[in-house]
Amino acid sequence: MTTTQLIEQIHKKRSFLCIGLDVDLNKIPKHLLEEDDPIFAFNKAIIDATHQLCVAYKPNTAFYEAYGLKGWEALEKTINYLNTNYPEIYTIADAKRGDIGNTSTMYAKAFFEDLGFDSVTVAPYMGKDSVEPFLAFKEKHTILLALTSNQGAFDFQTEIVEGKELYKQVLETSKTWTNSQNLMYVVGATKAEYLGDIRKIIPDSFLLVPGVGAQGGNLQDVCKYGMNDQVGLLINSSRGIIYASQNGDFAQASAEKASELQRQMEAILLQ
Ligand SMILES: O=C(O)c1cc(=O)[nH]c(=O)n1[C@@H]1O[C@H](COP(=O)(O)O)[C@@H](O)[C@H]1O
Repeated sequence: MTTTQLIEQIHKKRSFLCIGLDVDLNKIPKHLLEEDDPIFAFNKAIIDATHQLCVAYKPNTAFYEAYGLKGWEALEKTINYLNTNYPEIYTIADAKRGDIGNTSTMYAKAFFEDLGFDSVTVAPYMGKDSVEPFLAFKEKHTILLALTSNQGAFDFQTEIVEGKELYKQVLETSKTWTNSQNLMYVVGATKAEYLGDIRKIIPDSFLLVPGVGAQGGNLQDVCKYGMNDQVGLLINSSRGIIYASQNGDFAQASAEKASELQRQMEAILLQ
């Protein structure tokens, strides 16, 4: 999906919500464990109940890799289900990859070509030749970790390197890479006060913003400092939506949580 198509969907649905499909078998309703593929059964129910309220889904691959082959199959079924039934949905493989060039090309093939995701999250630590292989894919986005939501973001990302915070170096340098128009960036919702500075460096880029809900980030603050003329935000919530209930009504309960966020987003868009 192109950025223009994503923006169209945001305006159509009056939502820039991304729902994180971080499926933990210890947290899903017990009756689903009797299904052949409990992870996919859970995802399918959540997607069917929430797809009109969000523009994107983000399965974090760790939650699938942890269950071995069965987990990877559930990931494959989930992305196929989305691409077949809801092609208007933007999809993010949250895999946080990045390696030497030829290896990055294989990661990119895995997520863009084999699985068919629109985007993948990538760590910038190995630099230009580890990220450009992802950027070479047309109509696919590479979502680079810039300033993350966790406490450890202060270990390296905010350290001053040659007179500037490292995350600012990442933003500025990555803009010079080949096909940088295919970049988006991760900025944690818990770091909303940094968004003003970030927007000075990358005014037009889309930001994936995780950390509302379970991690305590504030939607209003993120929008105040991070929104641009094209909206420019995908705000993710995972646990806060998908684990709204552990009973038979779990899908409806997740839709109610998603709807709460969508209504707040709609109000902001209409301001
Ligand atoms: O890349 C991410 O999506 C990500 C970056 C970041 O800085 N912080 C962060 O929480 N995430 C991911 O976003 C999701 C947040 O989940 P919840 O805290 O349950 O909403 C998880 O899949 C995290 O791995």
